[in-house]
Amino acid sequence: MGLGRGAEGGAMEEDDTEIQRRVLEEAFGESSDDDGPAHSAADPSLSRQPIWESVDGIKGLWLCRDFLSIKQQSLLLSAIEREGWFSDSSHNQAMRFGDLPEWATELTRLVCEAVCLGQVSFEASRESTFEDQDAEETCPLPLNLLWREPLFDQLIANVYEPGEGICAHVDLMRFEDGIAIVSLESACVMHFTQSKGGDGNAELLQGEERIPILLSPGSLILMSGEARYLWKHEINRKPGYQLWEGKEIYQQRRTSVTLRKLCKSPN
Ligand SMILES: O=C(O)CCC(=O)C(=O)O
Ligand SMILES: [Fe+2]
Repeated sequence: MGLGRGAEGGAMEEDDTEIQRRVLEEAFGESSDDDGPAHSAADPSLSRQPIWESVDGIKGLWLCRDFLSIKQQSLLLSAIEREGWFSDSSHNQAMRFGDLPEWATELTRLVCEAVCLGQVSFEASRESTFEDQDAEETCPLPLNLLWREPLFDQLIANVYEPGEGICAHVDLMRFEDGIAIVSLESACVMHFTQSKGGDGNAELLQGEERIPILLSPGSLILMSGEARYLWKHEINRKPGYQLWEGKEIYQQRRTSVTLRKLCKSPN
């Protein structure tokens, strides 16, 4: 189930800059220098207000199902493909630190806007009223994280072939709080289990809660606080494991982009 995910891709090709810019304009409807609204007239489906769902039982875990339109998803995939990270099929992971590719900076801006402009939807089962809930329960990302500069400075792109996944883990402590994962192509179920010391052991302890989240293409999840530090997340795509509402999910290739912020070094 665990993949050898650690390959470092090469630097972005210089002559791709123009293509990248065009792809970005098409993907997101405006140049990345523009401070205008992310949800552009170039794609009317984007004028919808993003809806954020909190995940019952996991504080700090938020899901935005329709974060990217179909068009944005395919153009984001094109931008990733143009990086050439996965042209060799033996590579299934690429990481970038510091200055991110333009498309990732644009994606970061869209995350920020989705948090600012999105509407929070509470499950009917929740009993507390909006007034009863503290900021952690009403904002998909705490404001101190949302306004940090940069919001993210590290990305991992992962490609999963059918049957491949990632073992239960808490992301490394070298990364700050506030992690975003964008899903593309095939849907998958990500399971969250409470971390008992964050040792990466995927065995289910007796009585341990195991909460499934469906990551559909174009969705975004944000993890902060308890979701980031006290819960492990995993994807098991072996046959028989990708069950959602009692049905096995048809698996194709899945690509994900994880955005994080490195902790400042102690020096
Ligand atoms: O691919 C995903 O959705 C999750 C990736 C992940 O958890 C990680 O790289 O730490
Ligand atoms: Fe992770």
